[in-house]
Amino acid sequence: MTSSNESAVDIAHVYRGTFVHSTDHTAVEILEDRLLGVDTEGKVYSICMEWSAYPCEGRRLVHFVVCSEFFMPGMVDTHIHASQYSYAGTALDLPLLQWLNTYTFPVEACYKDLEFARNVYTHVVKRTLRNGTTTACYFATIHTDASLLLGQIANDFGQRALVGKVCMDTNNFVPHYRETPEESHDETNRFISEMLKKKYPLVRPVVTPRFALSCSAALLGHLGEIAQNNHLHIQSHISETKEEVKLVKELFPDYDSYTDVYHKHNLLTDKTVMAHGCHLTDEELKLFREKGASVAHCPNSNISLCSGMLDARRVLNHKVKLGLGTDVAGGYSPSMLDAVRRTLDTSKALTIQDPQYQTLTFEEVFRLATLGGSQALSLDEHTGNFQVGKDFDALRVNPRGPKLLRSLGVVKSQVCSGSFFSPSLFPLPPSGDDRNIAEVYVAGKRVVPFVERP
Ligand SMILES: Nc1nc2[nH]cnc2c(=O)[nH]1
Repeated sequence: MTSSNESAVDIAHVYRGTFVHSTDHTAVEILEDRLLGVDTEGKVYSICMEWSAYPCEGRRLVHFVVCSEFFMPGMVDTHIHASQYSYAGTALDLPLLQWLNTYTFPVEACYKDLEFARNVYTHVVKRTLRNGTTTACYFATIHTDASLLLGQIANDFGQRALVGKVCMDTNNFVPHYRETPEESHDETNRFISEMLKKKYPLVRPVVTPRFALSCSAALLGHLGEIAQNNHLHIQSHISETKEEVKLVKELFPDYDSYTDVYHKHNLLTDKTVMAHGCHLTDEELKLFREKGASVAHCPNSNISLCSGMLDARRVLNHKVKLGLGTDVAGGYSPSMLDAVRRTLDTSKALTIQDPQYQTLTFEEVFRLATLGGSQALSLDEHTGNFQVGKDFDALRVNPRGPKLLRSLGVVKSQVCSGSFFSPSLFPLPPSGDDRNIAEVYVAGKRVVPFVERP
């Protein structure tokens, strides 16, 4: 039995059921038939096997829930463009840079219109929550007010989020969608101070240079300084395609590598998450490890745009923090279950190329989607698994959803038949979907099913 005795807050809920999560030592730990208490601050208070051993210690217990299904931690999307949700599915016929010029920049420019922004951002927050994304690291657009609105919507729906106002002062193809370095600097400061003033419990700003091809050295320098002065998270893209790597080399000839461009501008820290990284060299990964920066693996997008195949095993072998991202709309699915499947696909494709390749296991990918993601975003103090003291970010999974047994997928030498569900079955449905996610909790609060607001 484990419990936190530090605070004297009451126990809001005790859930009885099976809890499946990752720890630092085990990719998947299955805790069968346990009692998990959540205190009134939304934190896991205790996990134990028997009621008689439950450490109430004079605390009031408000609600007891018996669950025949199982709980897993909420999933962490380490890279998603909220502003690209409306055209997911377009990234199938063009390579990255042409796709950005054709679809992305013209549509992102529309977020000047706050009603347009409100509509899309409401849809994306609801859709990702319903699909089990309890934490999302969002790119918005260059528009400060619309980016603030995204923060407000995530807060209103109870999603944990990092929200970034995009910064870019270079755009030769769609020149009306860019800022001057001064505007970008001033608006980033305004965005951060307005976001921090709101005191949202679960939503924070993240400094967001789009990528080195869209930012002058002057702007990168400003942003590095802002992040450093405010101890903020940083997100960007890196080494997604070979063409991009080549252009960065031409634009920044005096730097050792693409990673060095960010590093020399103080943008590579232990709160940095860089999306893609398909073509990072070993030297660059060493620098990531040294600085504590992380990679967001976005396999759907990498394949859809034909950008490359990230060798996730190599990243893990370098002991670089790794999470998964949907990268909507480079990736066509906002579901983290899809990111799990695509991660397995990429790893298997690498194995087809080289039979000696050490394919990622399903259990490892489960960890990347949950605890790995929270570590990649440096939020693992608060979320990622059911460790006592962390926030209760959880999915109640109903494996008997509409797709029922077919959706169960990986079965660990157990049988599932009729109405009987063995909790020893490996639980995350590789071909399941949001219909298998019965409830979603963030920081102890049930956020799905949605409560309709007046
Ligand atoms: N996939 C993807 N890569 C980028 N690199 C710079 N901007 C983007 C973007 O919006 N999507």
